[in-house]
Amino acid sequence: MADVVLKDLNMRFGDTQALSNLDLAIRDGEFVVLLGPTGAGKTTTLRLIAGLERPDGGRIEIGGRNVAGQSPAERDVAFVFQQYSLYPHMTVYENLAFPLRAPVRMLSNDEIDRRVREIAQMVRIDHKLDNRSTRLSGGEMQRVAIGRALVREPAIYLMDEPLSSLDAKLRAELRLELKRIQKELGSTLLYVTHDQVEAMTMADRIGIVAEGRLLQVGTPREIYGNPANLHVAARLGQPHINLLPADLLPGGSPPKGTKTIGARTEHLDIVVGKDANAEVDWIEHLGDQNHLHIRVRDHKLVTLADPYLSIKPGDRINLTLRDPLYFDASGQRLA
Ligand SMILES: Nc1ncnc2c1ncn2[C@@H]1O[C@H](COP(=O)(O)OP(=O)(O)OP(=O)(O)O)[C@@H](O)[C@H]1O
Repeated sequence: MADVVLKDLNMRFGDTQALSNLDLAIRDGEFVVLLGPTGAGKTTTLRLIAGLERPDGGRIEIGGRNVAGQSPAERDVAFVFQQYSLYPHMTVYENLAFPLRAPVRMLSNDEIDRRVREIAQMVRIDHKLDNRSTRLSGGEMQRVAIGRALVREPAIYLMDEPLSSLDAKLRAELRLELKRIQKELGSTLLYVTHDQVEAMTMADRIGIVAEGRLLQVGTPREIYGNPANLHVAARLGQPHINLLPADLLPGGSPPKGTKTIGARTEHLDIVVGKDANAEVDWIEHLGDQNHLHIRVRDHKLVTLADPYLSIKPGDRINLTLRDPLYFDASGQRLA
């Protein structure tokens, strides 16, 4: 495994500036997630590291070496794509063994067999080793695709939304497993997604990207609790953070220059019935939790509410702020 350093990367496709001055240092053994909307430049970043594209400017170092002149094979990376890309005519076993059979590796059949079985067990596909890879469910195919990357020990694993084609239950399962395996192997992993839950649960550090720029890098806790600007604040949190004018609600102490207040559920105190300044519009029942839609003058807010909170549409409530986030007119975070 190795550290990977991206310095001032730039990439343009025709009129589209896909990446602008991107700097990122991924430490050896670190799980970094790039989180951003579609078209943000996430896949382009992975393709540049893998050597599938050449940057217009900047430098990529893997394990301290500049890889500019190196082919994808020489760079020693393993790529997992969104769509399982298995060899359909091969069994699961052969798919897993394939990357180990390259002549340069000079591994004995016993070594290959040991490694294949070890990884198959890790990704929980060991009971299907003799199956044709086409005779598998979507989740199983994706396990094999991930296993086929993990069977090697490259400098870095690059994963492009590897779980996005799976159903929610399987995604949640594989998310946990992938994190466990990465820890076990001590792998360096750069993972791309637009799913905030994946980013929050798996990453050692998250990089928030938008329009080809890296806006902030930090631990999930830092990115969630200490966002640098409105854009980053809006990427995380369910329901979405409420962006309110500075004078809408009492509570908090907005610093000079505050234009917008960012209020998530934990920044809103609700008291039913007393000194009402807001009204419950409607309640979305999601089972384990409720989304409370609230109206304050002509502004609408959404917050999480305890399912046992005795409240109904039309009820008047008192809403106050508790240590919310403050942003200036340009969207930058204030203290
Ligand atoms: N080969 C290409 N030719 C032209 N434009 C491209 C090419 N590859 C990427 N782009 C453009 O570069 C920008 C960044 O694309 P990229 O695929 O890196 O985004 P992304 O963040 O991975 O998005 P998604 O989540 O949809 O995969 C987009 O505007 C995209 O249309």
